[in-house]
Amino acid sequence: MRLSVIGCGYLGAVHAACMAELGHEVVGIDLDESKVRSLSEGVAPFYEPGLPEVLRSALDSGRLRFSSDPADARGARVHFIAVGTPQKSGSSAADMTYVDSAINALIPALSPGDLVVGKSTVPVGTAQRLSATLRDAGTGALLAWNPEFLREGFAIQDTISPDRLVYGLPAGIDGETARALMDEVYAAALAAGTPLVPTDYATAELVKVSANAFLATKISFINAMAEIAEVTGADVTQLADAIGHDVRIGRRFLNAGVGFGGGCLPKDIRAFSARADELGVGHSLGFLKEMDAINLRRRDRVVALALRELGAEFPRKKVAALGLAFKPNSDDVRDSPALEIATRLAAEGTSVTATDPEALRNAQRVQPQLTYTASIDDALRGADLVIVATEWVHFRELDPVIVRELVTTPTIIDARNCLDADRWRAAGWTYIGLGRP
Ligand SMILES: NC(=O)C1=CN([C@@H]2O[C@H](COP(=O)(O)OP(=O)(O)OC[C@H]3O[C@@H](n4cnc5c(N)ncnc54)[C@H](O)[C@@H]3O)[C@@H](O)[C@H]2O)C=CC1
Ligand SMILES: O=C(O)[C@H]1O[C@H](OP(=O)(O)OP(=O)(O)OC[C@H]2O[C@@H](n3ccc(=O)[nH]c3=O)[C@H](O)[C@@H]2O)[C@H](O)[C@@H](O)[C@@H]1O
Repeated sequence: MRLSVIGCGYLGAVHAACMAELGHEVVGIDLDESKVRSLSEGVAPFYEPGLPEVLRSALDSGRLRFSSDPADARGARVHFIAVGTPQKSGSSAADMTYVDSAINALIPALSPGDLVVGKSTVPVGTAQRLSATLRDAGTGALLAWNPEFLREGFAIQDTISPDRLVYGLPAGIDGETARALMDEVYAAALAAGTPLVPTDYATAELVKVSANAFLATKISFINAMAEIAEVTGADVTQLADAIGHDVRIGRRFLNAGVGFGGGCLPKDIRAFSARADELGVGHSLGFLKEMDAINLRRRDRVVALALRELGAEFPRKKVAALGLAFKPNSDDVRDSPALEIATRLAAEGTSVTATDPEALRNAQRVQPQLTYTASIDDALRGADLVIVATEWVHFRELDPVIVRELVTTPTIIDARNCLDADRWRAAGWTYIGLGRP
């Protein structure tokens, strides 16, 4: 089937490449010409394990191409919308200008019988509004909403073999037509037994934001327990293991630390709350504001711990910041706790040297004033304090005995509780975890 994918960022580039790999003929469209150039040359414009290989293979097959001209969507039968929906500046709501302009630019390229499929994460009510836009423009095209649940770092696997597929469909016969096209797009996943939830627009939109709200709540819950552990001498990692043995609770997403960041969880819970306020049911999501606050307090906590450990001399002290990405296996620094902590400590006047296996370029772009190095050893050399804020395997596997030789003061804040505390202490380190004695 011929497909277009509008917006080729972390979501769209992966979706376009994977759909072509599955046998569809795909054109990926992005306004950013440098991204289009890079993708067309088979160079992934961001770090995502497995993407370069899938991109190369799909380009070589002749089934995948990229363009910066929305008119090139013409001829495709299904058009995926994968543009960004960031937080609006000065508000907690989602900025819908990219989605709206993508739809407006796509309209002239549509033919009757085409299907436009929204994948971007949007406020509930968006699909209804956009379907009216397509109708009023006389396109004869239908609209479906097909939220995306991929995780950065596992994006290829999550796209080819998703946990579930959700179709938000129009009512009646249009819904059946849209569903048949969607089934054709996702034939491989459906044949492999992927659970399918066909539903209405509003439910599909809400499934997406409620899934992210639930994940954010799980992380903030355990971080709230970390706050309690810090004043009682308890160990939040043991607590998480113990409650996680209950299969109704589950251990995943109960890793206490510096909390969630990235281009999705933080902005999605804020946009969800803002939308509930608009709908007059803000009270139903009041708890999400608390989840957000708990999350941000963890960043304050790490900055405060660092300043406490550095003492009054902190402006003359050197900090090694290990990690800049919002999580390992990604180069994404959007709302990254690790980058925020490094930036705040540098702004306090300490001398921070930051490193990350993949996120240096992105971090340099948004915080050019920080000192960066690609070498972990260079970051560590002469440090008075080491902070691990992204749990890359490169940092988890550091040998505390060897690292001790490099630093001036063997003190480490493990802001992701990802190190073996006993091993670091045995090597003579002052080890500080979050929510741990
Ligand atoms: N990053 C992720 O892991 C996931 C993201 N999402 C959602 O997917 C959407 C996209 O997210 P990301 O890919 O992370 O954002 P991104 O910022 O990496 O990519 C968005 C892309 O859209 C392009 N763009 C903007 N306006 C355009 C237009 N009118 N026409 C063509 N291209 C246009 C931009 O140049 C950019 O390359 C968001 O709504 C996000 O919440 C959903 C699930 C996973
Ligand atoms: O809507 C989205 O864009 C995506 O958002 C998240 O995916 P992602 O942002 O890639 O990353 P996660 O693995 O969910 O991690 C999010 C943040 O939570 C943090 N986290 C995660 C788990 C945990 O136990 N503790 C914790 O602090 C991570 O370090 C990271 O900063 C969801 O997991 C995806 O299902 C969803 O599609």
